[in-house]
Amino acid sequence: MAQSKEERILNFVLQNAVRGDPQSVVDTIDKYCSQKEWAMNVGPEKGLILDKILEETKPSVLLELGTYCGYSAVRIARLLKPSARLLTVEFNPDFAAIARQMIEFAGVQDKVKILEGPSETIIPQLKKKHEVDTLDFVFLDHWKDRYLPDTILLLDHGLLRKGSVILADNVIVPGAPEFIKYIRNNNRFECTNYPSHVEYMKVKDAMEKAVFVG
Ligand SMILES: O=c1[nH]cnc2c(O)c(F)c(-c3ccc(F)cc3)cc12
Ligand SMILES: [Mg+2]
Repeated sequence: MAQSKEERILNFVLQNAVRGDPQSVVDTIDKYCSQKEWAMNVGPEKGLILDKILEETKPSVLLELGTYCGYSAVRIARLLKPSARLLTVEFNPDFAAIARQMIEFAGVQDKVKILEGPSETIIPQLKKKHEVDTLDFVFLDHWKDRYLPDTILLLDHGLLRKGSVILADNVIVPGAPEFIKYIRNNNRFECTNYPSHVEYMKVKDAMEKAVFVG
């Protein structure tokens, strides 16, 4: 069976990165995806914005929607304090299998738990099944049409507290106009836009930070 692009990315990491070194895993994925095959990782430019917001927020309980190959899960986990935990949701079982291996190779498996399935099913289970009280940080990087309904699910299930940070990738390309319209007009959120570019491209993109004011 022909290898998938995601398998090629994983194999390149297994052969070229340093086991147990998350930074080398991040750098090796970026090298492959900038030089050989484009892939929808948040990438180095938007990744630095993610890093900065994480270092400002210092979150303990995090949720990521859209694991893909595990690039941002490794990038996030490398900055977390030892007791912090990242739950990352991936709908595609093939991507989840790749990400599991990527996360283990990077040595961050103790901080990261992959939840396989649709976000709309998993979010309502977070409190009772995954022992979440509230979320300190949410990274939206899955499907643009789910950004708004999943944000509303987070609110409806009492998963946000005063100061919870939602960071959304791709608010220009592919774009999440309904999410942006809602979140910027909702006085329970304080929004900041971070202009950037689509990963590994010169095309303009941006991330949006929305802080829940309670
Ligand atoms: O579907 C996506 N989920 C999560 N993140 C994405 C992303 O960062 C992209 F750049 C893109 C993207 C795909 C094709 C393009 F031409 C431009 C951006 C898609 C996604
Ligand atoms: Mg993205």
